Amino acid sequence: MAVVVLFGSETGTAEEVADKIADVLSDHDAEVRDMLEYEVSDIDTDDFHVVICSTYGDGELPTGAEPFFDALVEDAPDLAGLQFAVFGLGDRVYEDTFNRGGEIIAEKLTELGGKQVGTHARHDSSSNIKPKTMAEEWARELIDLLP
Ligand SMILES: Cc1cc2nc3c(=O)[nH]c(=O)nc-3n(C[C@H](O)[C@H](O)[C@H](O)COP(=O)(O)O)c2cc1C
Repeated sequence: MAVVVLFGSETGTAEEVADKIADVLSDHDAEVRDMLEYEVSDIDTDDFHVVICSTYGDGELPTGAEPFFDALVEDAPDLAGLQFAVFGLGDRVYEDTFNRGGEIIAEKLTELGGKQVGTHARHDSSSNIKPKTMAEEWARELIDLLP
């Protein structure tokens, strides 16, 4: 089993988080991939997917996640057997839509048959916790849950 660390971003924070998580999971053959260059057909349900996704607009996906998400909707692949974890990014300033981006992806992967594992992380840009610091701690906890 390999680990795919898949990020969807608007301004690059999710990519930094993905790199940090891949560092922590380096003993697990972790590979960072950008959703902009990841096809639905690239999904191997034997691989563990760590999904990092920010939130934009009014609780929407960032530009970098949209084509992949649209392809998931269009192709509706059977993702039975897929295990994934989600680290979302957002800002509490947006009270009603806080961290919706990661949630939207998690809901879709679950609907298609995937199983979410571990705590759903929700980073808050308004907090004084740095995204990479939170990601490092979260990924360390995730190690124990990897198959
Ligand atoms: C124009 C704009 C709209 C945003 N909308 C939301 C939102 O609706 N909900 C939320 O939780 N965060 C929202 N955010 C916060 C971002 O998701 C957050 O800053 C995140 O860390 C950015 O990650 P990225 O650089 O990977 O895109 C918004 C930020 C901007 C600049």
